[in-house]
Amino acid sequence: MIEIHNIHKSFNGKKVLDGISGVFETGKTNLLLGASGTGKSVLLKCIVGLIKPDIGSVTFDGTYFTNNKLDIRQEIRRKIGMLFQSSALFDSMTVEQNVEFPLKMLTDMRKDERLDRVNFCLNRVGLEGSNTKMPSELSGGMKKRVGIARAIAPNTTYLFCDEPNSGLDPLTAIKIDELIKEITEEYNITTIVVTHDMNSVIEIGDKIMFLYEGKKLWEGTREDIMDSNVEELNEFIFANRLMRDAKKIEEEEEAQEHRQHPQA
Ligand SMILES: Nc1ncnc2c1ncn2[C@@H]1O[C@H](COP(=O)(O)OP(=O)(O)OP(=O)(O)O)[C@@H](O)[C@H]1O
Repeated sequence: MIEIHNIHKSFNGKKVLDGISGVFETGKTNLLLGASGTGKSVLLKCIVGLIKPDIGSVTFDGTYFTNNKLDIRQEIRRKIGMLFQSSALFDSMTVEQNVEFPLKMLTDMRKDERLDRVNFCLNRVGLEGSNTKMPSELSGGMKKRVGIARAIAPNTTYLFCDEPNSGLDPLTAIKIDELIKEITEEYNITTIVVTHDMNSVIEIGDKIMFLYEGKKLWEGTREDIMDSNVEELNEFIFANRLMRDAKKIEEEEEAQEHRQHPQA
């Protein structure tokens, strides 16, 4: 479980995060949702320690991270896997070398153990036998899969994904979302996904935190997001025509149910 408490961050006097607190649960896909420029990526960077918050703190499974001693922060960092928007694979390395990289950096595994682990992870993301391929030979969806394999290779406890399905076609995007959710549940990882994609909300949003102009305006599950009465969230959700149609159908069904069973 990751807890954040009262995170504030400004750049050159401009407030980007304005006192955000919350809990990201273990074994769940926690979404940071919001429009462009609302501070999602800055919050993610504050959580992983790439940006230092001006005020506020982050704890990982009860261990204080922000401002703690370097060795404790390093210990936590070793348990963090990151999946970047661009996949950020090393272009000059094969798929196998990319996935092996964090094992070389972060563990004292022998070569044969590392290769076993690489093959296990590639198998898990559906890329068995792709070891010798170069990133330039891969589709966007395959690159994300390699990125996921690399992120989970060192038995990751915490997984952070920054817009994992950006640049993918809708079907591949859903598959990548599903893979992230499956892996989160299977290995009991605490996963945080930054997104502004309503499809991701519906597919994988176990827990959603909605950010607006640097503040947390709403949090809840994908089951209750459609019934929120937060105006800014509703504007965000129903900017998407499909979501408006889905809401209309739901309301019509409820009205019909009420006509048939007025006492219910
Ligand atoms: N290092 C920085 N220096 C100055 N301003 C920054 C820095 N990083 C982010 N910002 C500003 O903080 C604000 C929030 O940026 P952030 O990248 O967190 O938005 P976001 O919600 O992730 O948006 P998007 O969905 O477009 O990625 C933006 O106005 C951005 O310009």
